Amino acid sequence: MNSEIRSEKIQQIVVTAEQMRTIENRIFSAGMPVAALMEKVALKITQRLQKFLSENSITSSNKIGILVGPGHNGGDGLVVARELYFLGYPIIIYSPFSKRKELTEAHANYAVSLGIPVSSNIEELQTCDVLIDGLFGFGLERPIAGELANAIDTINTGNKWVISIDLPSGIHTDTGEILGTAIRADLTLCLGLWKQAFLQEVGLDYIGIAELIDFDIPLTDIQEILGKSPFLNRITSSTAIQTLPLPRSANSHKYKNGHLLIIAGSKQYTGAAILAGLGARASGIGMLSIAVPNSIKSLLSSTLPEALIIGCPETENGAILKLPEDIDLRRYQTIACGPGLTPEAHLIVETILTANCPIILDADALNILSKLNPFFTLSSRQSTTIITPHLGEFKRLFPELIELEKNKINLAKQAAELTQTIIVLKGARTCIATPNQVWINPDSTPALGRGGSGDVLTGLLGGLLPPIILAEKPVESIVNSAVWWHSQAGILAAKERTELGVDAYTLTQYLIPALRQFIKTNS
Ligand SMILES: NC(=O)C1=CN([C@@H]2O[C@H](COP(=O)(O)OP(=O)(O)OC[C@H]3O[C@@H](n4cnc5c(N)ncnc54)[C@H](O)[C@@H]3O)[C@@H](O)[C@H]2O)[C@@H](O)CC1
Ligand SMILES: [K+]
Repeated sequence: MNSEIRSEKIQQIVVTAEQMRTIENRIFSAGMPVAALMEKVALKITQRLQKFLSENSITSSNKIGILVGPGHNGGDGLVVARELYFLGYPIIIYSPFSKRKELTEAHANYAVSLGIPVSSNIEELQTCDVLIDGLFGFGLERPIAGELANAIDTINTGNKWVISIDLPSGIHTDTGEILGTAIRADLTLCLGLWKQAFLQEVGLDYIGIAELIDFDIPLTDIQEILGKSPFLNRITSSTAIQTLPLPRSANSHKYKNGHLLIIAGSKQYTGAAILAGLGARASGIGMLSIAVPNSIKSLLSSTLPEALIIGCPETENGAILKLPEDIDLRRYQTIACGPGLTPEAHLIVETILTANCPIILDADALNILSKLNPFFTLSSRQSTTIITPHLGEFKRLFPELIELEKNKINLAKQAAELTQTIIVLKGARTCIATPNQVWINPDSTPALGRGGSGDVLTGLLGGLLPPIILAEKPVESIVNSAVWWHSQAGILAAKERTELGVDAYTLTQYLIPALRQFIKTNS
């Protein structure tokens, strides 16, 4: 198989510790010697480390400390120690364990025979500039305690580069939770297949930059364990781009690209309607209508001249009271409703819930929905419903679920199953759950944690849906694309303007430049 195609497939896969162990055992039973695999993996880790060291101007005058645990994560650490030693780096090994697995023990003995110092006192690593963490990988089975926990806390307060092998030691492989304490890495080299911890939010501050080291696990072995259509998947750039309505057909026209109705804004939150409109603008939507309270109609018209602005009767406080009598909802392939509505706009949300076309509910529409028996209301809808809550909104919608389940991935999946909707549970690792599958967006930036950022996503997603619906394609994958695109815009904006410089308006201006990075054009 072409290595690009393999890499693409591998990047989508996510495993638990148990699945990883089962896959690993299949390889060993098929004849691959354990020691040979460890050697191969550790050599790949060493190659990546050499690049890291040279990028950070670390030379053979800098000392490298290797933290070695009792299992095969420690074994990987020892092979890396040996290779870096032969490359000329001064090495010291920290390993406060009296018992080690056989293969790890053999590598430890060889390191000692080479004259590499081994210590069980963390203070002796004070003179190191870089630490390689091979304490525990997916075999961590209980909280780290005692002297070892103190040593990890000492490492975390030091000012050294820390690179973790497979997982930062102390992180639960599946939930990402911190068991006792954990290494705070600058870079984590995940081995073979992405572990679930990398897609959870709890451990993100410990993982640092995450990279996958592929060591050629046969795809057939993976498929045998995970099945053809795994439950949990990572969104990748190429899967996200494939679904975008690009390239456009040469005889494209505005009605082929669909008509989106956004219902948003109030006198109090005018900007929400503008931001959703600008998000939709970047999607390439054929026709855009935006329903807002009458009093802000002219402002919207001047900001978004291409959109049809529908002025609605409003409440005393300037929230939308209802849609104009003459509006025909059958004209739209999608309705996106919610940003900036305020809770007073409940009548309009009730109306939209009865619409026959796909709808997206966000922000205030979700808060209004939370008072309308969400399980019953959502599961009774005939057409597609997409809801885009952050965790706070999710809690208001489904308090019963939150009491039973902490894991965000399972929460989203259960809500999707019970309501038969597409749930976009937003956060640092946004989860898109349908009743059958969960997709996670693995790359994002804390720069997006600002008011208005979600309004942009609602507009963007709203604009991407109509052409997909007109083409009668499944909508789930375009939801992944919208989430991916939105975060890529945030990443690019943060790169150019720092993480503090990505207000929601700026974000809208980065949507097209972000996409351009990935799209091959003829010009
Ligand atoms: N998946 C694969 O195919 C490969 C895995 N390799 C490495 O092997 C690792 C898994 O190896 P292991 O299964 O030996 O597991 P680990 O090396 O993660 O650790 C298991 C060892 O740690 C001990 N332990 C667990 N929790 C502890 C705690 N809180 N305090 C003290 N001791 C504790 C266990 O008793 C056991 O001895 C992977 O993370 C990876 O680094 C690679 O060598 C090669 C390929
Ligand atoms: K580790």
